[in-house]
Amino acid sequence: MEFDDFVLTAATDDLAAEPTAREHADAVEFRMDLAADPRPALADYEGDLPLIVTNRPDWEGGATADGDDRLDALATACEHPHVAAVDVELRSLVGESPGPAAGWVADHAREHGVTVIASVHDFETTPSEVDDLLSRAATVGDVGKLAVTAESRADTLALLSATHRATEAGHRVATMAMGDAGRHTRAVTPLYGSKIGYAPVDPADATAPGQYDLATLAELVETLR
Ligand SMILES: O=C1C[C@@](O)(C(=O)O)C[C@@H](O)[C@@H]1O
Repeated sequence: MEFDDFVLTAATDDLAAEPTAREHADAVEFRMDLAADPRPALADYEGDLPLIVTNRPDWEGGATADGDDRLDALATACEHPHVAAVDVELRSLVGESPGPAAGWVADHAREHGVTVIASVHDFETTPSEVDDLLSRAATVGDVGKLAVTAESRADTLALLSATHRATEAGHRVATMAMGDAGRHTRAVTPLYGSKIGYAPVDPADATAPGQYDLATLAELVETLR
């Protein structure tokens, strides 16, 4: 999966949601860290939509402990024929995380033709170094993803500007601001170059603060396009 065009992604911990997601989504993000039993669920997956696999550690806002098991599960997932992309935290990829380094997961993914999304999340603020974070993520990954928390219009503008600058510089990026103040960026960042948007099929199953449900985000993005 190249992410040359915007990919609307249904984020879920339950692959049984895929048939419902098909109406609007281009891909499904399988949040392995939130799923009860992710390995058999993935092994049985036979849906139409390509998968992005994510196994987010607790130190980056996810639900799993970091360790070799987390990375092994992610690497093994990359061997599944429907898996088109893998999300790995930038800090793991560059060996700056509290857990084991994950560069080998990216190598393994690419050997299987799987795109690497290097991700950065800030659940509290919009850091001042958004440009630097985004270009580092987009250099280490095939796609660089930055999810920040916006508290003001200034924060959302900083994210939009960084998205625009990174895209103009030739980087492939995905950006969004979490939380209420940043919500509208989910519909707007695609206009500035963001290549992935995440939304739950059912708003009750949101995987991050401030997400629109899938049908709403699909309509907003389509309307603004
Ligand atoms: O990194 C992201 C972006 C996200 O945090 C969001 O804000 O929509 C949702 C996550 O499921 C996904 O892995």
